[in-house]
Amino acid sequence: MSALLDVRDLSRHYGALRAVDGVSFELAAGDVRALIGPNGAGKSTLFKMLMGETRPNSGEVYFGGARITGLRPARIVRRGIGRTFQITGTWASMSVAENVQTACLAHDGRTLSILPYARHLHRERAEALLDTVGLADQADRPAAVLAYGDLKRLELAIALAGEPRLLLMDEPTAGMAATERTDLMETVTRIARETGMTILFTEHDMDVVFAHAERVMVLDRGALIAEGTPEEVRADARVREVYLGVGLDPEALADA
Ligand SMILES: Nc1ncnc2c1ncn2[C@@H]1O[C@H](COP(=O)(O)OP(=O)(O)OP(=O)(O)O)[C@@H](O)[C@H]1O
Repeated sequence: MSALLDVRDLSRHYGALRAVDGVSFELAAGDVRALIGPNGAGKSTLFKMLMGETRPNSGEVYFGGARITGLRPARIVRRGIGRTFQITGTWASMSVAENVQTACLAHDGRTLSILPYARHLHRERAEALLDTVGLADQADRPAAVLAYGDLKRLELAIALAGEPRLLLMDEPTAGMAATERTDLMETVTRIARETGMTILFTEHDMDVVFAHAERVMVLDRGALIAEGTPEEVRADARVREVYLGVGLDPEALADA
């Protein structure tokens, strides 16, 4: 089967700094892949290039067999790549359901300004998405009052409204309690399993990575230094060196 995402020799340099340096990998439909690496390894820069927010100096990105290198972000989103952010981008003054309805309208290419006249539009779709992420009972509450973990779920529902085939998640569990992390990642992996959506996520919590990723890629100083199952990556001498060197919990790599 051909790859859904095919990244070929992608590089982005800032002066002498090689933020991303000749990175190549493929993702197939339904893959759940983690991208890890110490601070400054190049994870965000790689995501930004995949979304069209940063232009690569060299290399190519193919999605669904078509070259998307250099396309603007909005066009890449329309091709089927979605993204969630470390900071939630919800509308505090709207209800939880309205936030998702707005995302559905945007996916339809309609303007947000019609929302006050169209509170019923996409209500059913929004409710289905909220059910998928476990927020059905919060639909009519203002987004402003949601607990942090629920905000991250709302953000996931908003991303799903765009019907992405590939969802890039930038530290999806940052700031969450341990049990909330597991719950959210179980929701994400269930959605991937049920819909065939592909997930690429960055994560600093090694417990989350080893419990929920099928495969893991490790970036260090812009270069991919390892790619494999959680067991393979955990046993990789270079990965251990990189992580032991920056003070991340070595226990997580040793025992997880
Ligand atoms: N616009 C920019 N101009 C100059 N340098 C940049 C720019 N964006 C990123 N960098 C540098 O590129 C390197 C990679 O940064 P990047 O944010 O991609 O790392 P990261 O792995 O996402 O880090 P973190 O885990 O801390 O988010 C860093 O050294 C960073 O300072």
